[in-house]
Amino acid sequence: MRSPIPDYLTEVLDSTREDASGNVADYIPELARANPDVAAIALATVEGSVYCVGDAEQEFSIQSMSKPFTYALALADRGIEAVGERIGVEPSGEAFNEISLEAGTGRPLNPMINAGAIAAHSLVRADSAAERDRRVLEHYSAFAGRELGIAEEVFESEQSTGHRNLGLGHLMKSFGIIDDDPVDVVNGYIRQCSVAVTVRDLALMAATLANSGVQPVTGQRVVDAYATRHVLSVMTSCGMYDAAGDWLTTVGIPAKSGVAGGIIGVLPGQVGVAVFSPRLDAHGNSARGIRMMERISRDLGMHLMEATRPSRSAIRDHRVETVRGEDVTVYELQGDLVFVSTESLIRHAVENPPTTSVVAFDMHRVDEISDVAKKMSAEAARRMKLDGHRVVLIDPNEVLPSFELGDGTTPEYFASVADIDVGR
Ligand SMILES: NC(=O)CC[C@H](N)C(=O)O
Repeated sequence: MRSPIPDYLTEVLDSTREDASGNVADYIPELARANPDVAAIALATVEGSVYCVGDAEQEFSIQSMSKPFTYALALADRGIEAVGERIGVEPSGEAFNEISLEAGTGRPLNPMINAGAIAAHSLVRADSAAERDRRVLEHYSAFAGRELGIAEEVFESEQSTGHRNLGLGHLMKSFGIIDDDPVDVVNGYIRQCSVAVTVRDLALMAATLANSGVQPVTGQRVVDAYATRHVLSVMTSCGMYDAAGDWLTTVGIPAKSGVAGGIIGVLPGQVGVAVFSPRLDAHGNSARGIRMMERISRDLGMHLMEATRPSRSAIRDHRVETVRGEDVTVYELQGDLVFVSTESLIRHAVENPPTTSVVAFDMHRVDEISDVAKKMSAEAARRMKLDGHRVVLIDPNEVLPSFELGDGTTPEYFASVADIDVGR
C-alpha cells in the first residue's frame, strides 16, 4: 500500500494552481528573477515523517522565515527578560519593513518585523560579525537537520539595495537598542535572510518548533521548550504582519512568511508545514501559499482553536491472531484519532504491511475520530482492499458507525476479533 498523504498534498497543489494573483518581490532584484510558477509543499510530523510534493528540490532564500529562528537563538543566549528589554511582543499592524519604533524607547514592536529581527540578530552572542553569521547558520542547520548554505547572489542583491534596513539599523543604534556597528548587524541580518532552503528544510524547521524544540529526525534539542513556546506565541500574533488577525482566524496556526514566497506553519505537538510559491499579495505574503495553507489547515483540522487533546500514537498493538484456524492481522488502535496519530498508523501499515488476507482494525479503545482521520483511514482502507485484503472493523462502541471506505463501500463490522466470520 502507498500512503495517501502525498496524493492529498499533490491535490492541494493542483487545486491552487489557477491562483496566479500577486507579483514576485521586486525590491530585491535577484528575487524579481524568480520563476513565479514553481510551487511546492512539505509536511513533517513530530515523529519525523516528511512528505514533499511539487518543486520540493528547489532552493530559495528563507527571508523573513528566518526571524523566529534567530529570535529563538537570541532568547537562548540572553534570556527572555533581557531580550524583552530590547524587542517587544506586540503585533504592529504595519508592513514588515515599516520604519516604526516604540515612542520614547526606540524598541521595535516585535521580532517578526524587520526592525525587531535586526535587533534580534544583534543579540546573538558573538565576538565578531563573522562569528555571529556562523552561529546563526549553524543554528538554522540544526533546525533543518542538514548543513545549510547562503544564496550569495540574493545576499549581494539585497545588500546593494538594503537602504531601508540600514536606516532601521542606524535608528536603533541611536536609541541604544543595538550595541554593535549597525552596518555589520544589518549585513548579518541580510545574510540570515539569504540562507538557501527547500520546503523540506522548512517543514523540518517548523516541525522542530512543533516538537518543543527537538529536531524530529536527528533528535537534537535545538532550543528549550520554554523559548519555543515564546517564539510560537509571537509567531501567532505577529507572524503574518498586518494580516496576522486575518491569518489567525482563517488558518489558525503560528506561521511566518518570507518575501521569496515561502510560508511555514506550526501545529504544536503535531506537524510543521511549509509551502512555496513566489507571487506575493499586498502584505508581502505568498498569495498561492496562503491558499495552500488555508486548505491544509481546514482539511487536516489544524486550526489551533479546534485542536483536540494531545495525541499519542494511534497504535496500541499490531499482532496476528488465529481465529478458528485462520490468521487475522489486528491493528489495535487507541485514543483520539487526529491527523498526526492517523499518519503514524498509516505509516506503520505501509512499513509493516499485513501478511494475512483478513485485516481487522480494532477500535474498541478509540475515543474520538476527527473528520480528517476518517478521510485518511477510508482512503488507506480502500488501498488495502486494492492490495487484496479483506478489511473489517471491530467497533463495539460504535465510534465509527456506517463508515464509508474510499471506494464507497462499507466495511464489515464485528463486535470482537473472535466474531469475524473467517473462511468466507
Ligand atoms: N518579509 C521579508 O521576507 C523581508 C525580508 C527581507 N530580507 C527584507 O528585509 O526586506
